[in-house]
Amino acid sequence: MRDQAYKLKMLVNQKATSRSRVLAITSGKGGVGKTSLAVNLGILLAQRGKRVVLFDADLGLANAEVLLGVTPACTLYDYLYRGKRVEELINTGPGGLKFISGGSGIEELAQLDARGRARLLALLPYLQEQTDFLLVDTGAGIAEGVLSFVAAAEEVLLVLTPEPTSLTDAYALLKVLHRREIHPRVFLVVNRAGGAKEAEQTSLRLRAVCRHFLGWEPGYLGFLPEDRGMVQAAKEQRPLVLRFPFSPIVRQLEKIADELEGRKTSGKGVEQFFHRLAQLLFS
Ligand SMILES: Nc1ncnc2c1ncn2[C@@H]1O[C@H](COP(=O)(O)OP(=O)(O)OP(=O)(O)O)[C@@H](O)[C@H]1O
Repeated sequence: MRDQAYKLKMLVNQKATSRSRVLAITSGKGGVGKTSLAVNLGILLAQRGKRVVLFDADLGLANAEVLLGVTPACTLYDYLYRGKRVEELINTGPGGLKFISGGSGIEELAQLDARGRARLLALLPYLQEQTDFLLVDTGAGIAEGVLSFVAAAEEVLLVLTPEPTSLTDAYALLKVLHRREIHPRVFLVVNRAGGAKEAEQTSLRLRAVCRHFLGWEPGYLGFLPEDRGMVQAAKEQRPLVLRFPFSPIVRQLEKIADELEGRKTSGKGVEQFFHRLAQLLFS
């Protein structure tokens, strides 16, 4: 373990000039649009010339590849255990979005042997050099497998809908993070909103509860309206931003991308992510 920590530190120091960011995209409740946001935001950022890698770390169904309409040639499991190279692990999807399919490799992460750990850490230099944004699509809820990714990321987009159950589950996630003294920068994205007003009210409600009970509150990043195009695009397995590029929902995605690009970060997102993930998983 000490050896690995040392190696990691060396890798981090070698690449101290990189400007990578890691955004975990998560939710308290399943099915609220986390993957739809991750895929479409990823493609938008890629269209703006950013080097984006989407890491599908959802233990459940591999939804990102379904939405992208791509069958990955290689998954994290193949990389960790079947000797595949990093270049093979990074699949290329539509719109210039690169992605890593976690597959069953995600389940293995907590039990990695020394070789597996070394393989995981060997991803760091590649991602540091080749990535402006690493988007991590986590599972939903407060299971350990989800929390590790959320806790390791510098920035977190918490997706919720105006439904009361989504709000309470989002609060449950924030409460767990707060209790464990895990403090990434959390921003709310309200999906499937009737409009800007409903989205703002939803976010205000959750933020007020957090302020009252936790003495801390997340920020608000933006909203996506309810849009049938999202369902249509999913059916056709073509990402919404490519299928309906001029729709109102894409305008809102653009605003979210603008907001994100305008925010200052440490620029060490990928290093920190690997460092914290290794601590959480291996210590
Ligand atoms: N703004 C929207 N308008 C209409 N439908 C939407 C919208 N956002 C997502 N959906 C639909 O909701 C469903 C769930 O979306 P998605 O798979 O992105 O959710 P998720 O939170 O990633 O789910 P999981 O918890 O299973 O990973 C999909 O059918 C998607 O097309």
